[in-house]
Amino acid sequence: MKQQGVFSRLSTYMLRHKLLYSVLGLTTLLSITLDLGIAWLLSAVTDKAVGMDVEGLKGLAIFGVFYLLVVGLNNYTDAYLKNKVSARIRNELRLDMMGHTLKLPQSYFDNNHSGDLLSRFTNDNQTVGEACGQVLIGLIRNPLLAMAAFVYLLYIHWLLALICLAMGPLIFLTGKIFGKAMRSNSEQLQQNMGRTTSFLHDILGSSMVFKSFSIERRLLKQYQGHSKSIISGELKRGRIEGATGAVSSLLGNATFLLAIVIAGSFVARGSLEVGGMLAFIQLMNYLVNPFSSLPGLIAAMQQSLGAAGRIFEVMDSKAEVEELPEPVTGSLEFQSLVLSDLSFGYPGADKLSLNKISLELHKGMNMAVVGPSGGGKSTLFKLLLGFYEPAAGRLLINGTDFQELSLGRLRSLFAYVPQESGLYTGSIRDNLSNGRPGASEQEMITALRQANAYEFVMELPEGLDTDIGEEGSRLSGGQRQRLSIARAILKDAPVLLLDEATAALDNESERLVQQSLSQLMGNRTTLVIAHRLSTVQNADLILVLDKGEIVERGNHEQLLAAQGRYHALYYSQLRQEADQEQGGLNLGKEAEAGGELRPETAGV
Ligand SMILES: Nc1ncnc2c1ncn2[C@@H]1O[C@H](COP(=O)(O)OP(=O)(O)OP(=O)(O)O)[C@@H](O)[C@H]1O
Repeated sequence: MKQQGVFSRLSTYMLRHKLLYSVLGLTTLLSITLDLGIAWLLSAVTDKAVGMDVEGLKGLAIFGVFYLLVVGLNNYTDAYLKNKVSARIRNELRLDMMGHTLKLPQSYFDNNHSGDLLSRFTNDNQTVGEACGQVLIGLIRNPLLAMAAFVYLLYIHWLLALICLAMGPLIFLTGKIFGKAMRSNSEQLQQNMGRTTSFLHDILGSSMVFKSFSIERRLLKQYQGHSKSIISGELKRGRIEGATGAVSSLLGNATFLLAIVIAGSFVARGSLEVGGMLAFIQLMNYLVNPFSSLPGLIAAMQQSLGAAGRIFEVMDSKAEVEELPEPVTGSLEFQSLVLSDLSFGYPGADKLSLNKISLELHKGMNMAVVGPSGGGKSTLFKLLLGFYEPAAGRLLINGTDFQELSLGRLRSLFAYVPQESGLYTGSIRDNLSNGRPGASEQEMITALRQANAYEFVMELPEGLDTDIGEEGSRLSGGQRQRLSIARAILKDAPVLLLDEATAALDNESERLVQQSLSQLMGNRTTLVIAHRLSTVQNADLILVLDKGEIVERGNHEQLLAAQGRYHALYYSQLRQEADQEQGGLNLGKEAEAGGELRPETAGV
C-alpha cells in the first residue's frame, strides 16, 4: 500500500479525536509562544540590568514565576494529551485488527506465521501509536516554531536573521540524507525482529519438544543468529545516529558561532542592544533546531507508516464472513450430509488432497474414516467445517447446498473434538463456556461427568476455577482430551466430528477417554477419524481414504472379508499392538527385576 494511502487511512482514526487534537493544537501554539517568551524575558532582564532598573527587575521576576507555572502546566497537558491520543488510537487499531483477524479464513492462519501476526499486534501497533502523538505534533510544531522564531529574529535584526536562515537548508539536507539511511536500517531491523518473534513463539510454545530432543544448544545457536542480526542492526543505527548528531551539531554550532560573531560586531557598531543579542542567540536555537530534528521526525513518520501498512495489510486480507458470527442457537434439525464428487486442493498445491469424494451420512449414523497418514482425513473435516471451499463437487446438508447456509449455521451443526485438545489459557470454567456460552454450573458438571472428567476436576485445588495454564499445559494429555470432549458435549450439536487422538495416551487414560467418547457418541450422528482400527469395529460405515480418494467402503466385517486395504491395515495394526504389548510385558519384567521401569508407560 502506498504511504499516502496509509496516511489517509490512518487519518480516519485521528479524525475520531478531533477534540483532543484541537486542544493539542492550542498547547502547541502556547508552547511556541512560551519559547519565544523566554527570549523576550532574557532581553528584557538584560536591558533592565544594563539600565540598573531594580524595580523593573522585580516586576520581571514576578512575571518569571508566573511564566514558569504556565510552562509547567502546559508541558503536563501537552505530554498527557499526546499520550492519551496515541493510546486511544492504538487501542482502536488493536480492536479493529482483532475484530478482523477473528474473521479471517483458516487459509490465512495456515499461510501466515502467528509470530508475525503477533508482532503486528504489538511492535507495529506501538510504532503507529507514537506516530499519531509525539511524532505528528513534532512535525507540526517544529516548522511553526522555526517560522515564529524567524519573524521575531527579523524584528530584532533582519540582516542577522537572513544570515542564520541560510544555514537552515544545509542542516535540513544533511538530516535528510542520514534520515534515509536511518529508515532503511529500521525497516531491516523491523523485519529481523518479526523473524525473531516468530522463532521465539515457536520454541517457547513447545518447551517439552526442545527438552525431549535435547536441542537446547542448537536452539541457542539459532537464537544467537537472530540476536546477531538484531544487534548488528542496532549498532548500525547507533553509528547513523552518532554521525547525524555529530554533523548536525557541527553545523548548528558553526551557525551559532557565526551568529555570535556577527551579532557581536553589530553590538560593537551600536546597531544592536546587548539584550537584543541575547534574545537573538536564544531565538537562533529555535530557528536552527527544527531543521536538524525534522529529518528524524520525517523518518519516524515513514517508519510508522510502514508499520501502519503492515497492520492494514491484515485488515485488508479477505475475511470469510462480513460480521463476527453470533453463536447460533437452536441448530438445524439434522437429517443428512451428502458429499458428491467433492474435490479439493490446497491453494498453491499441485495435487488434489481430496479427489471425487462421495459419501452419505444420515441422522443417527456412526461413520468412521480411516487410512494412511496424509490420506486427506483432516482435510475432509476442514471442508465440512467450512474452513475451505471445495474446488468441485457438491456438499449438501439436508439436501440443500451448504453455501446456502451461513458459516455460523453450518458450524453449529458440528461439535468438533480436535486431535490437539485446543484448550485456551484460563480456567476450566472459561474453557467449558466456549462450548456453550452461559452454561450453568450444573450443565458443566453434567458434561464433565459424561466426559469422565468430573473426578479429576474436583480434585484440582480450585475445581472448575483452576487455571489450566497455556493450552492446558498443567493437565495431562488424557485430562486435556476429556475436557475437550466435555466442551463438545456442552455444545450439544447434532453431528459429532471427532479426530481421535487416543494413540498418545496410556492404557488407563485411553480407557477413560474411550468411555467418555462412547457417552458423547451415544445415538448421535458421528463422523470419526480413527487412527486405531480397533475403535471403529461398531461403525455403520467405514471409509478408507488414501491419497485423497475413497479406496474402500463397508462395515468392519465386509471390509475384512474383502481382504483389501482395510484388511491389510487392520492386521498390521494388530501385529504392532501385539508387539508393543509384548514389549510392555518385557519391560514389566525388567521393572520387577530392576524396580525402575513401569509396564503401563510402555502401553500403546
Ligand atoms: N495447509 C495445507 N497446505 C497445503 N497442503 C496441505 C495442508 N494441510 C494438509 N496438506 C496436504 O494435504 C494432504 C492431506 O493431508 P491431511 O492432513 O488431510 O491428511 P490426514 O489423512 O489427516 O493425515 P494424518 O492421519 O497424518 O493426520 C497431505 O498431502 C498434506 O501434505
